[in-house]
Amino acid sequence: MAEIELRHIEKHFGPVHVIKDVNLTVKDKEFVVFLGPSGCGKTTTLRAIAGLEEIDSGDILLDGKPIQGLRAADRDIAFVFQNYALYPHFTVFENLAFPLRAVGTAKDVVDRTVRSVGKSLGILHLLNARPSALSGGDMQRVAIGRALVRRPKALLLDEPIGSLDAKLRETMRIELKRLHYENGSTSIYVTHDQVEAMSLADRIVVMNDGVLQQVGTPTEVYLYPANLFVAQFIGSPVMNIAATKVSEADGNARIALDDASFDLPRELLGMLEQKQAAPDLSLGVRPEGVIVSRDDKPGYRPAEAHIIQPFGGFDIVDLKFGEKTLRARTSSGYVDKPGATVFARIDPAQAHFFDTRSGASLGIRLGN
Ligand SMILES: Nc1ncnc2c1ncn2[C@@H]1O[C@H](COP(=O)(O)OP(=O)(O)OP(=O)(O)O)[C@@H](O)[C@H]1O
Repeated sequence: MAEIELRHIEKHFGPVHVIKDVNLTVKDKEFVVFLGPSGCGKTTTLRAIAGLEEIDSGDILLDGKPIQGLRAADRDIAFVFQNYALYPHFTVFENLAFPLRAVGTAKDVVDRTVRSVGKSLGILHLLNARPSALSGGDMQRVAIGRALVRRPKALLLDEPIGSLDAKLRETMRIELKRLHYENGSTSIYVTHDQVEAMSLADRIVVMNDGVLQQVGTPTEVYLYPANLFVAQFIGSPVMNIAATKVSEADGNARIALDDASFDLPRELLGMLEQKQAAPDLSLGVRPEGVIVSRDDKPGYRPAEAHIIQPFGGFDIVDLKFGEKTLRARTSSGYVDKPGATVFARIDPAQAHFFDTRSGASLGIRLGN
């Protein structure tokens, strides 16, 4: 059992307010990813949990007991750094054995545990090598192994694969997922890479400027972003966002984006009224929510195709509705060349509405 709870955590570095009233419960065996731009406070929060950084106020609890008074070494929490932090003069075996030997573990138990962890990480053949002879991926495997040998209550990982090349990052991501599946230790993982976050996390904690913006499963944060920041931080290419005015026209809710307009179901009007929506509204729609047709159909608006980015399995096409550009996702080659006239509509089920001033989602969900 290892549940981590953060209650009203605050932290300043001099005048800089780095963590602002952070509250979070990471459940036993859960894999939680802190995701956010550089400097948003992810690492500081992680280091505070490990005991590597003091907090100004608040409580950090492990299985219900406050631990902020304990030294890092006494918290039973392991930390994996981006730069591996291996002992260069030790072999891989000695690096893996170090945390066990430090607490006087019997030699046969050390041997058995190191071999078992080495096997699960695929580094048994490297046990006699020194870190300088290893690839980046293998060094990080050793660093993760060293964190796991003492079976800590929780595992904290700070951008552990951030310095590896893209292909190796993908391999390591899958290995980390498998390791967590097999070991099930409560894990918190810091990254600014949304693909890593989406693929690894049971829940993602999106942070910005020291504030938790949203906590949810990868699907929840993608489909139901809580605010404009999350909407634009998650998803690639980014969600289209445009200031909009909504009015009633021809029995529909008509949304105007500069000189373009689209019709959505009438029920939107009632929903906006019920939410007492502010006049400054923003529409958000991901590229896959902009439905493109080569033929003119009822409810579709003419557009001129502009930039086309082929991604192999699909294309991302910039569509110009007068001055307004919306990015759409189409099947590969569907729009044959820039300058072509096509027709498009917005899928109501994929339309998001935000209060432009506060950035908060209005939580409106329309049917198809
Ligand atoms: N020891 C320190 N002294 C002063 N300021 C610090 C210290 N450590 C971090 N900061 C500042 O605190 C803020 C948050 O840093 P933190 O490293 O937690 O962010 P992060 O989200 O992990 O970013 P990154 O991905 O770049 O590491 C930044 O403005 C950073 O410059």
